[in-house]
Order: sequence, then structure tokens, then C-alpha cells
Amino acid sequence: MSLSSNALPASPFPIFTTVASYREWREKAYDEKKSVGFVATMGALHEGHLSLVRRSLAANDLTVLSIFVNPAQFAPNEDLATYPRSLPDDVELLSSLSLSVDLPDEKGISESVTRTPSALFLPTVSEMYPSGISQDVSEQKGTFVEVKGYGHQMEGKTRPTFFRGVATAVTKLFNVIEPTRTYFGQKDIQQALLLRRMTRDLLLSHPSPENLYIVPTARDTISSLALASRNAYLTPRERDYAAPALYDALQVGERAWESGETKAECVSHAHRVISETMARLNGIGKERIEMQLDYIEFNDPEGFDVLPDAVTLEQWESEEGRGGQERPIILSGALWVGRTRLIDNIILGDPLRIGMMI
Ligand SMILES: Nc1ncnc2c1ncn2[C@@H]1O[C@H](COP(=O)(O)OP(=O)(O)OP(=O)(O)O)[C@@H](O)[C@H]1O
Ligand SMILES: CC(C)(CO)[C@@H](O)C(=O)[O-]
Ligand code: BAL
Repeated sequence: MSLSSNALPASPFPIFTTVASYREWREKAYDEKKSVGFVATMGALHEGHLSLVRRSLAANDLTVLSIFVNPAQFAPNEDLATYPRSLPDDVELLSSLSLSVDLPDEKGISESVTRTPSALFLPTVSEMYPSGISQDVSEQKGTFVEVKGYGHQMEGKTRPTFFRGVATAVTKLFNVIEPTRTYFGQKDIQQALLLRRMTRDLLLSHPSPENLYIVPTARDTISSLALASRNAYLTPRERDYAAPALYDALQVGERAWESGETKAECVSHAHRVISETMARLNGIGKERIEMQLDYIEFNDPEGFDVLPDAVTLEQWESEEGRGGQERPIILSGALWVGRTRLIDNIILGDPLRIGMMI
């Protein structure tokens, strides 16, 4: 797809489709000693994305978003072709976003300043992959980034090439945007933690690992369903009655964990929530909703190792259980509802210990 500037929606902020044009703008920000916050997205923006943008507006002079549906993170059998794309709506949403921030003026007196998104980076596939890109890893040529040992568990078990695609695209985005700070969502917790590790391993300075922030999951105010672009695939009945079962199941697992049950028991309680929802929704005479649980699991946030079945909260909190470190646990799951794959997670323990914002 090529993007000519007259195909772009009108916008109060510049939209850069080339690396060169963005870099000119970034150079000016360096000259003016302005900090740049960055939010990477695949578009079809929703309140979850906006919560990341607000965090960036609060802490940075300038805020840049990217919208890029990255082919390398979609396996050949996944939904690259149908992924929701809504650029005019996205630009409209961003155009109406502003945040009032109290800043000291030259005399140190606090004054209120209104910040709005500063720029959108909207590259084409060929701009991002000058050597070309195939979704089939065996056919790929060129340079790729792999965070070895951290991308095969949890989401990587079902999507084995996903994190290689994400790490490659995000490395490129970081190289272009050169953010002072960057913001990722808890909804994709493995992605955020893996990318923080990548910034550390690659000795990146823009952003440095401590400037990669993880923002809590934004949820539907009524059903608590985690907001996601792919929720657009859900039918109203799937969205209202089936999809919320994933978070319900995780919450049941969380309560069982806190009451001292073993990991295996907690997982089994969570599974039961899904199977009972399926039975309730698909009773005689009801329009069928296909639901298929991919996984519900407890993982160590450090290396994403699966917790042993027999472990309990008491054991995890003991010196032996977690090697003397006060690490929380990721309780996460993935559920198919119709053609939509939903993911969600709860952090068991103190989220600050994995550097999450609150
Ligand atoms: N509900 C949410 N709360 C907080 N952050 C979110 C939420 N949804 C997405 N994000 C974050 O926004 C960034 C961009 O995500 P992306 O554009 O893939 O949207 P998405 O809603 O996660 O899409 P998908 O439906 O494909 O999972 C990621 O860092 C992601 O974790
Ligand atoms: C981080 C990301 C923009 C990389 O393509 C994507 O995985 C996403 O939106 O979560
Ligand atoms: N937010 C995750 C992007 C993906 O599933 O491809």
C-alpha cells in the first residue's frame, strides 16, 4: 500500500509516512530539548490506547503515536487481511484528545498547559521492511530481532513467531521515533516485559529500559472486558455474554490463589467458569456461540516459566518458592469467542515490582 499525502485525513498534527520526514521533525525536538513520549499501536484506536497516550501527554513535552499493522507478527493463518483499520476515526479520536498539565513557568510558578498529540507516524510496509517481508518465517530474508528464551511461553506457545515479529517492528520503531519514554499496555503483558528486556539487552538509550512504562488494562465499564481492537470482530451477543467470561475466570483463579489453593486447583476453578458459561449460553434453543479456551496459566514474570502445579501462595511467598525475590505472578489466559481471540491477565502480588504504573 502506498500512502500519498492527499489520501491522509485532515489532522491538527503532522502525519509522517516516511522515516526521513519524521526524522526532520525529531531533529527539531532535539534542538529544542523537548522530551518525546511514544505509543506504538496497530490502529483501530480505543480507550485503552488513549489511556497510554494520556500517560505520555502527562510526562512528555511531545507525544508521538505510530499506527502500523505489522505483517511480521501475524502468522500466515492469522487475521492480517481483516485486522480492523480505521484511520479517519483514529485521527478524529486523537484530534479530540487533550490533557491539562501543571508546569512551572520561568519564575517557578505553576501554570496550566494543555497538551495534545504532537505527531503520527504512519509508515508503509515497504518503509518499515526495505528488504521486503513474508509472513512465512522460513521465507524471510534480512534482519530480525529475537528475544531468545522469552517468546515461546504464554502467548508464544500458540503464536510461535509473534514475538519475533513484534520485537523486530518495535526495534525499528524505536530507531525511528527515538523516544525519551514509551508506553505499553498491561493487556499484552508478555509483550511489554519482553520489550523491556529487549531494550536492556540491546543497550538502547531511546528508550532506556526504565523509561518503558506499563499501563494498567483499560476495561469496559459494565462488563470489565479488556478493551481491544479485535473486540470489533465480536457480535453483540458474543461481546456481552461470552467474552467477559475470560476476566471472570481469571478473577475466580485469583480468589482461589489468595485463599491458599494450589495453582492446579486455581486453574481448574477458572476452567470451570468458562465451561459453565459455554453450557449456559449454548442451552437448548439458543443461538450457538463457539467458545474455545486456549489457556489459563500462572507464569513467573521474570522468565515466563510456568509455576509448578502444586505451588501455593504461601510457598511462592517463602524464600524457597521464589528464590528470595518478591516477585508477583502473571495469571493470564486466552479465549476464542467465535472468530475472535481474546487475551487478558491479572497481576497477583504487587504490580509495582514489575515496574507497572498504577
Ligand atoms: N485495554 C487496554 N488497556 C491498556 N492498554 C491497551 C489495551 N488494549 C491495547 N493496549 C495497548 O495498546 C498498545 C497497542 O495495542 P494494539 O494496537 O495491538 O491494540 P489492541 O487493542 O491490543 O489490539 P488487539 O485486539 O490486536 O489485541 C499495546 O501496548 C497494547 O498493550
Ligand atoms: C507493539 C505493536 C505495535 C508492535 O507491532 C503491537 O504488537 C501492538 O499494538 O501491541
Ligand atoms: N496487541 C497485540 C497485537 C497482536 O495481537 O498482534
